[in-house]
Amino acid sequence: MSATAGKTITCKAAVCWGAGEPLKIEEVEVAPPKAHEVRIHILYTGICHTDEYTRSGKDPEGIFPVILGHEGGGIVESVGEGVTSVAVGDHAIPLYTAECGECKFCKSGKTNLCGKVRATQGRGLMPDETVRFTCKGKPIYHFMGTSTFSQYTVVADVSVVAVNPKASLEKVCLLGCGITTAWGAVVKQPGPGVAGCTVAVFGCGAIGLGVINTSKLVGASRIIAVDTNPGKESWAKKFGATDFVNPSNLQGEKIQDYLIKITDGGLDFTFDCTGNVHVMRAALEACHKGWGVSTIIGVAAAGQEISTRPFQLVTGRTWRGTAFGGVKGRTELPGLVEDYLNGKVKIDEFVTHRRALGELNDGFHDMHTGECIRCVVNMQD
Ligand SMILES: NC(=O)C1=CN([C@@H]2O[C@H](COP(=O)(O)OP(=O)(O)OC[C@H]3O[C@@H](n4cnc5c(N)ncnc54)[C@H](OP(=O)(O)O)[C@@H]3O)[C@@H](O)[C@H]2O)C=CC1
Ligand SMILES: N[C@@H](CCC(=O)N[C@@H](CSC=O)C(=O)NCC(=O)O)C(=O)O
Ligand SMILES: [Zn+2]
Ligand SMILES: [Zn+2]
Repeated sequence: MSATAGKTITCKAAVCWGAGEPLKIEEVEVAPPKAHEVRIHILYTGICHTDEYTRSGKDPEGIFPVILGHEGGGIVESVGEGVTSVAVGDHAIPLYTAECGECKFCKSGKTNLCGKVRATQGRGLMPDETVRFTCKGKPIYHFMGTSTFSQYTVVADVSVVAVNPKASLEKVCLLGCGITTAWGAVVKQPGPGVAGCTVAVFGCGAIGLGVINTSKLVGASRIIAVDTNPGKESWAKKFGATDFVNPSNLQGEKIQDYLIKITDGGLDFTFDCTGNVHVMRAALEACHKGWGVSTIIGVAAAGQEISTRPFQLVTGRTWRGTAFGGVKGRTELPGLVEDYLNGKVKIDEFVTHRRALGELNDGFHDMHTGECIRCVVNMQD
């Protein structure tokens, strides 16, 4: 048992006090875990565009003040009553997509979306409808059930998985969201899968590059990367793209028309990794008539809607989406960590920036420069 078990811990965290405001490094109090909860000492966290989406105020579920962050890695400090799946000292990754194994969703075998804690998670609360964070006497909301921008966080036991301690938490924290999402979006594609097929990936950030890389890994025959940022061409090629297209250079021709032209009728699989609803439409319409499948990964802001001519679907294209790549975190993340240790899954190559906790706002700025694939924050600095 750790010396801090059962006690409130005072530590540093980045608090977002209101929509659109920068994060403020504050001293926060983190209450001990209650039954079926786990307190984790967070050592590293990535910054994902979804953190920025919520910080900016575009997320309809955004609730403030809040401690953001959902791509973390740390060590279990203490556990509440009834916790059996992780133990003090385990290296752990918090999961924004819980896996209880017992709910209708988990038992369906059809989805990774678990129903056990989603409702309270979406309201910034722990499953008992209270919070574990306070700052300056005020309650602070949790985010995505993880809040990894705090040196200590409390999560539900269904929202955490222990992983091999041989893997550096500085790297495998990124399996908490981006890399896993991209991997799953390709590997868990229903039907015969992506092997031997043609693929177009719209948006070459961490998610798009992960999709490109996994498509190469599973043997896609042609992988066309599409991005408006010319700087992304070398990145896309490094991760396995066979072609790069910048839609801004098409002199008015629609990207979907261009792709259909150069692929003899369209792609077998396309992926939106931008969160832009117009790009989502282009990605769907770039699919081959009769069988093309387009997957939405990007998160679009509140009020945004997708549209296309229904004829696009009538004529055999499929529009689908995926959260956390369809991956069941508690069951599958330990295997992905092993794949990383065995060199089958790339992680190191995604890390372009490193920041200290006190520089978290700079990390958000890095993301906007278009040069940052992933920034990893050392929570101890
Ligand atoms: N479904 C899920 O479970 C998850 C979803 N996400 C979402 O996935 C999306 C991508 O994340 P991430 O890779 O980190 O984001 P990035 O912003 O790093 O990558 C997006 C890329 O798309 C480019 N882009 C912007 N507009 C266009 C356009 N019109 N056509 C082609 N490319 C364009 C951007 O260029 P530039 O840099 O110049 O803007 C950038 O290179 C986000 O919306 C994020 O919230 C993330 C994790 C999990
Ligand atoms: N709160 C947003 C929804 C944001 C969203 O779609 N989140 C993804 C993960 S994005 C990770 O970086 C997700 O898992 N969605 C499934 C879910 O249950 O939230 C909104 O309301 O628009
Ligand atoms: Zn994310
Ligand atoms: Zn469940």
